[in-house]
Amino acid sequence: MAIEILSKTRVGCADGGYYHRCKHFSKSTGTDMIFGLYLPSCHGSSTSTKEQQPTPILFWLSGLTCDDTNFANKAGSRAFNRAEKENIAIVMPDTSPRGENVANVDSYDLGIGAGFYIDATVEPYKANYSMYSYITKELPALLENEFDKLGSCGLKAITGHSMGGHGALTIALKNQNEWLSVSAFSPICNPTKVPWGEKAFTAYFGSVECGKAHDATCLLTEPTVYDEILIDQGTADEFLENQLSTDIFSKHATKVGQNVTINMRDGFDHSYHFIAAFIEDHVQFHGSKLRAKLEKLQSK
Ligand SMILES: N[C@@H](CCC(=O)N[C@@H](CS)C(=O)NCC(=O)O)C(=O)O
Repeated sequence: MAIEILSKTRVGCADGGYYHRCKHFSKSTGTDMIFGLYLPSCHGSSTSTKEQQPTPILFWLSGLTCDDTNFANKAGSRAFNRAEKENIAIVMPDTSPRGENVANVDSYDLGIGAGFYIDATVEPYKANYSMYSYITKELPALLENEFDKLGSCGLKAITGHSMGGHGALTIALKNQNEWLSVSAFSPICNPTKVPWGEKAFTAYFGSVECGKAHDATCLLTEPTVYDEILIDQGTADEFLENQLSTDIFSKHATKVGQNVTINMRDGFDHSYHFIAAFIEDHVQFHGSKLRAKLEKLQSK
């Protein structure tokens, strides 16, 4: 097996699924990577008459300063309980490569913990910072191969928080044949126009201009395959005004004819308390679409 299971524990309820932490060598980043994985109890259980169908999967992309554990520890029980009801898995990748030889700076918004879900093109980041390839190609293939076709047949959805919300939106917009649905919590909607994105794109690409290829507002030029993009945003978010550009994205979506639901949640900030409060809605949002697609596949 290309994956080492570091830990595996039952979570949620007596007959629920299992939360794993998995380690593997990544060709994309040139480093070991660790990801979290919730597998619902239905995963791998065979149906007697038909060929085993893949379990659908929701990708969760975390934000700045996070690793593979923040989501599981701070929003996990609610997310996993809902995923169990929806019969879907959740994968929680790390936010960057890590290790002694990985380029880094003493800053929470660049380098380790701040991979921005792009493939860096300039030194010193180019060697390892390939989170875009990792999330879009390597990790889905690994999950399919190592976990009974997990997420195959287009049974993949994507969501995330802040930098991870930016990752979810941009990855879904750039790969519309690969993902069934997309949502985000407090996403960085227009990174080329705000300090977090300007700093990251200058370091990783050598210019903010190059970052337009990874900017959700720039990428949204026409209605997409997604009938609805779901966004939740706290009104008391300390980063709302200077970093997130929710209103710009919303107006832009209306202009190009893309349906976006933006729930402004009164009093919530940028923390995982906010995510925990609404994660079940997002898991259900994706779960209903993933299950509908699975039913369609099964009826063929
Ligand atoms: N005040 C934060 C700024 C970064 C931040 O708010 N990170 C968000 C994502 S952009 C987060 O989820 N942090 C980890 C956590 O709350 O567990 C810090 O310096 O740690």
